[in-house]
Amino acid sequence: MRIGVIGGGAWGTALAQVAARAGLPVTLWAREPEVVESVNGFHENRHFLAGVPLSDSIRATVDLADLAGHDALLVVAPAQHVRAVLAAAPVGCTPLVLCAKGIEAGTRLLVGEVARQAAPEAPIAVLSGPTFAHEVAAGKPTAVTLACEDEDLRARLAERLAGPAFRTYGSADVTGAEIGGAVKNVLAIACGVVEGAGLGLNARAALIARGFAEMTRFGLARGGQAETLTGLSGLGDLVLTCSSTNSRNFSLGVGLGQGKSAAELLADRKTVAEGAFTAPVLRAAAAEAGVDMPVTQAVNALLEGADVRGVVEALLSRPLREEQA
Ligand SMILES: NC(=O)c1ccc[n+]([C@@H]2O[C@H](COP(=O)([O-])OP(=O)(O)OC[C@H]3O[C@@H](n4cnc5c(N)ncnc54)[C@H](O)[C@@H]3O)[C@@H](O)[C@H]2O)c1
Ligand SMILES: O=P(O)(O)OC[C@H](O)CO
Repeated sequence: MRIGVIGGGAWGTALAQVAARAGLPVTLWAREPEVVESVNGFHENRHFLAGVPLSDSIRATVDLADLAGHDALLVVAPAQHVRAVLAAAPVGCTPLVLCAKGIEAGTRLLVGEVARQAAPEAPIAVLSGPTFAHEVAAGKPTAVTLACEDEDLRARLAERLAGPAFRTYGSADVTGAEIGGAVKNVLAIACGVVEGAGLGLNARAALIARGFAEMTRFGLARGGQAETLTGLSGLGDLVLTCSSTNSRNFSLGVGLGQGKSAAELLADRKTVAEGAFTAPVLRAAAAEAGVDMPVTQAVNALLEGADVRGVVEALLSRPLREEQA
């Protein structure tokens, strides 16, 4: 099985290394010529994943046409760019494994739904879970959800991408897997705010639990399954991303909690904090679906410049409610 990877950021590079470790030849498409030079010349992505030696069976390219004839394509461009790269890539009926976490602005579509529009003949799978790229690339133990409706393809991909330290758990619930990954990025910003504003560990635990309730309400409304949301791609990834400044989303929240503006924090950023793009789309999608998402609303208010103290007071002073309502 020849694997193509679309996107030479930290995660695309780490996944290229996963595939190479599994013994598969890999072509890695990056839009930056300097990334291609670094991977081909030094077997390292010095721009997005510095310090991690890469397999010499990974060949990088700036030309999307070089992805023709592969057996599967891992799609690891940021969510807002997936449509454009798929439109330009030679996809045809090659299976796509979607690895970006987000919701497209404007259309409010999950990445899998975008891919179905952009590449209607391609079978779709989703790879998601608690996966800091540096840890995966370094070979530290990691487990992911590999979701695909086609049982045979799911089993084939799960088996070929797995390795001694990279466990793939199959699921037929593509929507549930995607919603966990998209929503947790917004909730991680909220947890970062708690850290940055010094609101304490009780507050962070409460936010994870109530945030998970939000994720579940939205996920069920969009057709995801509860078991997926409590799994690696939902609760698992939420806990990881809400716990560490290794997360770009959590770090963005820390800055907001310290009183910095989103514009200041996002200016000239080379790496992606998907939650900042997902938050407004998620708020709109939740309103459309009639789902109450107060933490998501609070994150949006903070991204739009609201004062941290006022937003926290507003969250805490909402009418009391039943926990399971
Ligand atoms: N880094 C992680 O640990 C990790 C883990 C799991 C999932 N993800 C997800 O993977 C996706 C990619 O994140 P990453 O961490 O690899 O990126 P990154 O932050 O390391 O790098 C940014 C990426 O965005 C790309 N990019 C910027 N503008 C673009 C454009 N106009 N068109 C196409 N690509 C463009 C860059 O080429 C680069 O590949 C995101 O959805 C992210 O949530 C990341
Ligand atoms: O750095 P973040 O916040 O984009 O999180 C990376 C991964 O999604 C964690 O699973």
